[in-house]
Amino acid sequence: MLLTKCAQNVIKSNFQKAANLLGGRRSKSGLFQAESTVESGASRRDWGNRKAESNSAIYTTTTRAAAAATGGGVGLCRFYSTQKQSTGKTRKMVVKLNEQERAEKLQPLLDAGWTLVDGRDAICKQFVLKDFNQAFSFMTGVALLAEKINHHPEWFNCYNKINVTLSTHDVGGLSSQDIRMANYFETQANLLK
Ligand SMILES: C[C@H](O)[C@H](O)[C@H]1CNC2=NC(N)=NC(=O)C2=N1
Repeated sequence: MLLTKCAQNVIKSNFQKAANLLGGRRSKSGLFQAESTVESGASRRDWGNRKAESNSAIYTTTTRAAAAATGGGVGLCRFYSTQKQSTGKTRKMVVKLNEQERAEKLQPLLDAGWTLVDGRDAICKQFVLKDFNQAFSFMTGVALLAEKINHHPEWFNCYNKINVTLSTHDVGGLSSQDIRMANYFETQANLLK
């Protein structure tokens, strides 16, 4: 359907008004983007200084139609919603554990031998397995879970020992993901006893 130049201008100006209402700002690429409040998990090497950037967008049918009508995207409003990771996975939004969750969910792990890391909101534990073979297969099992839930341990393996540290870099501290992973470590280790 060919839109007359006049119709295109009407859509474009209405779209511009809508984008302004949304508090959008024109990015250098000419695309409108709402202020991003999602902090993305930057690449592993600079997790310490995450940048407030988002790399995902949901285009509503309205904006898509408007974009099509105005020649493919100029002025297209980008709505930031979930965090699309560089891996293409959309990571479930996690938040740091609150005090009640720490009492209810973290304490049992501390009772099971996990300890708080000095200077970090993180927990750690050393697992001692029978030999390297058992240690590595143990790590392989955990690695599969890590990929499945998109949450990865910091670990060091030396022969039959595995030193594990858990924290959620995207939020700078402990989250439910760490609780889930620590409980998995415990379950798997108990199976070997
Ligand atoms: C890009 C990737 O999906 C994210 O960085 C994920 C990967 N695994 C992760 N693992 C941990 N421990 N913390 C994170 O914040 C995290 N974020």
